[in-house]
Amino acid sequence: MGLLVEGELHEGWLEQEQEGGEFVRKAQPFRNWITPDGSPGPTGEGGFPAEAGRYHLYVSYACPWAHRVLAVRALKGLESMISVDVVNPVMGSKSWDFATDFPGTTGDTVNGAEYLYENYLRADPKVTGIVTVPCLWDKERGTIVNNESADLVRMLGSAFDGVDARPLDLYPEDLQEAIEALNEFIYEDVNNGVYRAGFATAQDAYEAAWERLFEALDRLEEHLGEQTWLTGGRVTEADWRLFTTLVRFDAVYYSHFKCNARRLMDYPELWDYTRALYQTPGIAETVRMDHIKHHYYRSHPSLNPTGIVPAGPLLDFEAPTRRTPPMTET
Ligand SMILES: N[C@@H](CCC(=O)N[C@@H](CS)C(=O)NCC(=O)O)C(=O)O
Repeated sequence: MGLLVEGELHEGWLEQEQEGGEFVRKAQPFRNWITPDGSPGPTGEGGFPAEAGRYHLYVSYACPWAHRVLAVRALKGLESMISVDVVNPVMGSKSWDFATDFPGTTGDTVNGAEYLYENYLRADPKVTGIVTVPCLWDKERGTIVNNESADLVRMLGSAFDGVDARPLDLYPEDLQEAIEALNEFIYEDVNNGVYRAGFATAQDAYEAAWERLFEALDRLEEHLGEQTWLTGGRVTEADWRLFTTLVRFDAVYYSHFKCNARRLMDYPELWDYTRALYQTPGIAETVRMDHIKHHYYRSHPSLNPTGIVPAGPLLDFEAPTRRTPPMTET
């Protein structure tokens, strides 16, 4: 775990920064946007026009935030336009590294870095922030465009539409208000909720996070009993943002993060919904359970000192669903 403070690497930030036992996620330092013509986006500066082959994504298959971006890249058919490097899933004190001794890792094919933090320093030698994936690199300007997954999901959802991206709108105008409300609730209570439970270092902080998480999952179960997708009849970015937490739930969050009131499999709607999203063309390839399990169970020695990676649970994401997986309608 690496925190950069004015360009200096501080190792093990997670162990050091637990105020009141509550895990608090920090804002990201790079917030520029790729836009069709390079004009500035909602945050940051301009100068990043949509061009095939120019941008490069650093991800971990383990990370739910990076996973959302990989999912949108696949859904929008951007694989040949935006290249990807995959870090080693096991994170040490200097945060992510590019060792290639784990199947599916790539090394850093653009900058030849050993550690991801080196690229943060290439982008800004005086940067302050946690070294995180996902992280979008501009090969032309040699800098990081953005390292906030919520921005990247939104950006890749439309920036490349004039450069042959698949015409699929994940943020339709008439649903934007509903999507924003869902995103906020799901981020606070579910996406970040599992981390708040898992990284709590005080009993009351853990129990509060646990309660809030399962209240949210119960509410989503009820909601999905009434409609197919979160906003009704069509899949939006809100569904993909929820998916990456749900797909990790039984393998990791239930046990490693002690989110154990119910398994995902105990929620008939949420389990069906997760399988249907998994079965969307291009998505199964973005789900690497080996990276997911090895990352969580081996990167947090304070939670799992032996580093033993559980063999189970046995999860069948390919089992038939009541919902028709998106993009498979004939
Ligand atoms: N808000 C960021 C969060 C990204 C994030 O926390 N990624 C984790 C991996 S799941 C990370 O890289 N952590 C580095 C660390 O803990 O030191 C986003 O959504 O992009």
